[in-house]
Amino acid sequence: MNLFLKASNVAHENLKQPKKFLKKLQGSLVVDQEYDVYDLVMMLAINPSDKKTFQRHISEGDLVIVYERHDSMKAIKVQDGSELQNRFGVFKHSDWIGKPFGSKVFNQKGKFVYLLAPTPELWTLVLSHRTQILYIADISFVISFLEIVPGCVVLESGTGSGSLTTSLARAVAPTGHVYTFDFHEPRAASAREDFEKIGMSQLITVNVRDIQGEGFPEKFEGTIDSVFLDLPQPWLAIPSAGKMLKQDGVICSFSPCIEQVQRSCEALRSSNFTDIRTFEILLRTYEVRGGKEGLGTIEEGDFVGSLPRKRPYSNGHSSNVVRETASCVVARPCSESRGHTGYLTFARFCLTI
Ligand SMILES: C[S@@+](CC[C@H](N)C(=O)[O-])C[C@H]1O[C@@H](n2cnc3c(N)ncnc32)[C@H](O)[C@@H]1O
Repeated sequence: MNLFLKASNVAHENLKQPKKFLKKLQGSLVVDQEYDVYDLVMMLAINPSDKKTFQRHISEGDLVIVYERHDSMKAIKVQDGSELQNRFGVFKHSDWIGKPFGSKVFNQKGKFVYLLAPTPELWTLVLSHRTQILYIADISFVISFLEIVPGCVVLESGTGSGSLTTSLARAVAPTGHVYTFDFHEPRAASAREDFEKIGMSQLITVNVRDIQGEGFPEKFEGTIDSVFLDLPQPWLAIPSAGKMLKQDGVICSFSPCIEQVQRSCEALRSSNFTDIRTFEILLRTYEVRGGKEGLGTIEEGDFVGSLPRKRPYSNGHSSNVVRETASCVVARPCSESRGHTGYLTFARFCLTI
């Protein structure tokens, strides 16, 4: 475990240059452990369960994220003979095969798209919404505060559209597992298909079960590192979640309303949970623009900066029109920024011995 944690600290850029990384590993603390170098690199791959993804070259049958811009992308299965038709024209899949993930590919009209590997972060943006889903601000906080590391065993309910599940799975990979439960059979089946499609099915088991009514299966008692609940009445599932957790295990419950949070906190207190804390994660994104063209009217709330040697505007008033200032940069909070999604309540399972 330590081995992986150390390695993951240097992970991402190394993925782009695996040969250089392997050299770096030799002679470092990391290699003289029980894993061989191939295992290590597999662990660091974006999707460690999928050797194809690690190869980083697109093959027939691969799922790619076709990226036009941050708010326009879709998942496509590559099939020789198929075409993608979008607002830029026609792109032949056959031109993509053999190219590394991350390639910018052009069509006959000279228009381009990017072909990206399906990471959990991108998958969340392209998956089909069968339910409300968790987004990346909540997801990243959940993974961090549930203290999930490779090898953890995690219970989740409900599965919903599986938006959180893929991030949980990547966090526990390569030796951990996510058991996810939803009482809606077709939804569970669609989630299973999705996890298969993105090559994560070895890390995730989808079960059909009424968790509020029946609780989690007894076979997991005392063996679970973390539990995540996104249920309409989570307080009904909390006593069972407590039984499943190892001592010092952590639970998180996501609820859109504060009344649900209050009831969950009461249930947590009476089920041997401590360190109960609730968070609301608000994400603010910015549109950053600059360049030779005029930038329009500066609005209240904008941050205006200048690049070296040139002043972006002359007299400091907040409604100047900025033109002919190659050096000016404006950062404006995006109007479509997501506001309230829900409350995240965390607690730790601690027994008096
Ligand atoms: C909001 S969705 C979960 C979304 C998920 N967190 C995601 O990011 O995609 C809630 C899910 O809980 C399921 N659910 C509701 N009551 C349940 C119960 N008693 N047992 C199991 N699943 C339940 C619903 O079918 C639904 O799919």
